[in-house]
Parts: sequence; structure tokens; C-alpha cells
Amino acid sequence: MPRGRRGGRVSALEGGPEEEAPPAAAAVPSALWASGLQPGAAAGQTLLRGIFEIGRSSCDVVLSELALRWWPIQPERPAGDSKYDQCKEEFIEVKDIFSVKLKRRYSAKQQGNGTLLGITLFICLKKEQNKLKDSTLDLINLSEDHCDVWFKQFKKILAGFSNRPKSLKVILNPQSHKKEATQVYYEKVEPLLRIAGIKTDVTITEYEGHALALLKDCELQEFDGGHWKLLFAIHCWSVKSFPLMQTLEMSVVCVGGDGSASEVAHALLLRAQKNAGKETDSLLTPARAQLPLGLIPAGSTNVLAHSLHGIPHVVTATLHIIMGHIQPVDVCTFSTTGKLLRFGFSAMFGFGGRTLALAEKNRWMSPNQRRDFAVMKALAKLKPEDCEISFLPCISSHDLQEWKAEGSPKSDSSDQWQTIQGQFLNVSIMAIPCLCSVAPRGLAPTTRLNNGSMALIVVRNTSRPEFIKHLKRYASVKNQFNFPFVETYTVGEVRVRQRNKSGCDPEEDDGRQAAASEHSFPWNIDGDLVEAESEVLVKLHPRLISLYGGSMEEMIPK
Ligand SMILES: Nc1ncnc2c1ncn2[C@@H]1O[C@H](COP(=O)(O)OP(=O)(O)OP(=O)(O)O)[C@@H](O)[C@H]1O
Repeated sequence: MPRGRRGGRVSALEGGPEEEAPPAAAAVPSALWASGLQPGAAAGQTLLRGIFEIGRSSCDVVLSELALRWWPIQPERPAGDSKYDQCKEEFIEVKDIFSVKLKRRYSAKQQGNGTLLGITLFICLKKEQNKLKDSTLDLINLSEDHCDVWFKQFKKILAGFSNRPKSLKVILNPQSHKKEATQVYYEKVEPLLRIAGIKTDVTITEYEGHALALLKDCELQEFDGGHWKLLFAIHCWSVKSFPLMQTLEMSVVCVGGDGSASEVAHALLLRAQKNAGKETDSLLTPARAQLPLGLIPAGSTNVLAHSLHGIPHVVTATLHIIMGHIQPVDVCTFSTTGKLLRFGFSAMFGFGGRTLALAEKNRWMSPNQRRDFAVMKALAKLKPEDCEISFLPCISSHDLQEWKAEGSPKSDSSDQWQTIQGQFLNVSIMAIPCLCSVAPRGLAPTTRLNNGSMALIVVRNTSRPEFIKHLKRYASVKNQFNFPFVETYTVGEVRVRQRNKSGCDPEEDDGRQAAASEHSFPWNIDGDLVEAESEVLVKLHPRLISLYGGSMEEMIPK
């Protein structure tokens, strides 16, 4: 049977059993399924044409600017025999190739280069549930000259992908989750980076704050001789001159959980302010981070990586970096009494802050144990915070379009602060959707990575069973906030002020006592415990950092 009709298994593109295409996709070749192009679609100018053996069939192969196509060479068709009509063209898109190697066979006695067998292409395939998977396609031809021409052409094409990083500074937290980040990196990430020809320089962090200390003040050339300094200069120049045409010679990658990821993002942003000569304490318009950041999920919580990739999957995260899939992402500044606390993506105050404080106090437990224990204990001691919350609402894009149509000069955020006050069990402020295992659509499902607004979700005082019901509803795909005691707002800026700080019972070992002095309150900022004074200002800064990840629209389950 021709390949195009038997599940499309080009042998070289086969994946492991858990990575098989779902039944709906099984009827088309995996390479076709991976691609957005349809057979016969315009493929750009033909660059090369030749014969290779692919999956044991001799094939006519055409390389064009956009795609590599092939179809079996058929013997002259006997009259009336329709069998060969079923032969289908197969193809992969050129943009899905991330490396090319000459394929050789080495025997024990052989000296030198070995026997040439052909060319191997390394390909990024899109699988179900936002997963990406690496695969290979062998183009077999024993001719050195033939393969050399094709190999050079593939190399030239790959060199043209200026959005792909050439060099990575890798920051790895060996303590993340159950201390498996090092293994994750060397077993799953580094081999792919090596195949892609990306240079790496790895720092294994030795203490909390090491990543910040390393990235904040160091000279970039320290990482790689003069290489980094030169590339940094080129990068700054290219960002300045062509903001949308960045040459991504280098990037930073964090291997760890949310705490590490957010520390590295914070460090890159502090660095950007320093380079731009900006004071961090009165930041109205912070400078963008110059270096893109990749996140490899290896922590107990991986909300940032999950939100970026739609799935906390190490190979997917690595392939987004290799393929140069860049997302500009909104960032918040958290400040108190005019001082910058930190840059971050999401925060919780109240139940979320106390739960984290309790978990931190019990770090001797395993990550899952201490998380469950902290949730149970915070629920047992559930009590509201007396707060005043002021916010600047964002105008919906629909209203904005109408105003623009009417010629009104209004911008997308209102200049009218609104204030709510009372007893709140939890306050969440999120610039990204915060996808996680307990909330498949995210803790803030209406926001996006870069929609220029934050979700403010406030939970007013209610009974414990009602609050638990609300927490459980996050697992649902709809009506998460359909409770009379929950309010959601789309905002650009929020100020949370603690109104009554004196109600703290020293006998109670709740999160507040666990975390802070009587003058500060536990905030959970991207999974890190931050003690803040009574008032915290959170301000959104659209597209302040570039992160490697997929397109959000495809990712959130409907
Ligand atoms: N060698 C180290 N020893 C102790 N802490 C470290 C080390 N390296 C980094 N850290 C700190 O560990 C914190 C948590 O790390 P990370 O988020 O990567 O792991 P995690 O398993 O998700 O953590 P958590 O259990 O706190 O959620 C970070 O704030 C980071 O600064």
C-alpha cells in the first residue's frame, strides 16, 4: 500500500508509542499532520530536485523555499492498473527543520569519516495537547557529491532562521522539586540543544538568590570570553534599530520551577533598567529585557512554563527555544512605599499568601506533602483580610474600537480609579493565565500572555464550604467565578491596602505568623514568598519581556 494511505509512517519520522498521533490524525502522514500546509499548496521557488531513498522507497524529492516534498518513483504504469494512483506526495515544512547532519556508518576497522549513507533531518513535530516532539527524517543516497549539495543547502536554510538562538546561558536550580533538574537537563534538554548546534554555558545555582546575583551585575562577557559582550552589543543595536527583527544570538534559559523562573526574569529586567540608566524605585515605563528567556519546567510548581507552552513538558519547552518561538509577555511591577519589591507575573494575597508561607515553614516535608499540608492548614484557619483595593479598570477592546471609530482620543485604560473595600479571603492579580494541573484553563482564564491587562479576582468573605467549592471550581472549564462572593475585574493597575493590621493573634500559627513580622504580610508572587508592608501597588507593563513559548490561542482548552 502506498505510504500516504497507511497512516503515513515514514519510518524515520516514527515516534514512541506514547507519542503516536491520535486516531483522527492517523489517516494522514505524520509529517503532513505536523504542518499547516496542505499537499499541493504553493511551496515557493524550487531550490533542489533529486532522488533519495526515504522509508525504503526510492523517491523523487523536491526542496523549495517552504517545503521538502517527496513521492515514490513509480515504474511505468501498466494500462488500467489503478494501484499507483494512490501514491501520495508527502512533505514537511522547511520551518520545522531544526538541524541537519550527514548520516554515516562507522565500522570498527574503518578510519576517517565512515561510509556515507545520506542526510538526516531533525524535525519538530506538533503533537496533541500542545506537545512538540523531535523526530528525524533520513534521506538515503550514497553519493558524497549529491549529499554535499543538499547538505549545504539545508545548512544555508537553517542559517537564515535569525530568530533561533545560537548561544544559551543556562541557569539550573539543582534543588528544584525532588532535585531532578540536573538530570532533566542533561538527559532531555542538552542532547537536543547539541543536535541543534546551540552553544551552552551552564551555571548550577548554589543558594537562593544566586541567579539574581549572577545575572544582575555580572559583565556579560564573563559567560563566554568576549563572545557574549560582542553579541550583546549586536543584540542591543538590533533591538534598537529593528525591534521586530531581533537577531537572537543568545538567550537565557532557566531550568527549575516558578521560583527560579521568576527570579531569573526579575534579574533580566533589573539588568535592563540598569543598562537603560533607569532608577528601579520610580519606574513608570521600565525598559524591556534585552535577552529572551526560555523556561524548562523542573520545579514543584511550573505555572509560568505551563502558561507559556500550554503544557509543562520538558521537550516541548526545549523545542520552543530551539525553534525560536518568541512571545512578548506582560510583566507587573510590585512596589511598596515607593520601592520596587520585584518584577513578576502573578500574585496572591490572603489565602494564597498564607498557604505559601505555611508551606515554606515546613520545607522539610516533600513538595507535595507540604503543599497539601499548607492548604489544609490554611483552610482550617481560614479568615479574611480587611482591605481596601483600588484599581484602574482596562477598557474592553470592543468599547475601545467603538471610541476609535467615533474619533474619541481615549486610551485602553481608564483614568478613573475605582475602590472596593471589606473582608477578603483571597485577592489574585495575574498578568498571565496561570495554567496549572488544578486549573486547566488557568487561575486567570480571561487574561493572556500579552493582552495588556491583568485579571483582578477578589473573593469576599464567605463560609469555608463555599470557599472550598470555589477552589474546586477551578478544575472546571466554565463558570469558575460564578459565585456571589467572587468578583473579577480587568485592570491595568491595582493598589491593595491592609486596613487592620492589629487583628493578629500571636497564639495562632497561621501563615502570617509563619512568614512575617507584625508589620508585613505574606504575598505569593510567582510562588515566592514576599513580605510586604501594608500597601502594595501592582502595575502592568505590556510586553516587557520576551519568553520562548507557543501561541496562546491554541493552548487553553475550550
Ligand atoms: N542551590 C540552591 N539551594 C537552595 N535554594 C536554591 C538553590 N538554587 C536556587 N534556589 C532557590 O530555590 C527557590 C525555589 O526553586 P524552584 O522554583 O526552582 O523550585 P521548586 O521545586 O518549584 O520550588 P518550591 O518547592 O519552592 O515551589 C528559588 O527561589 C531559588 O532562588
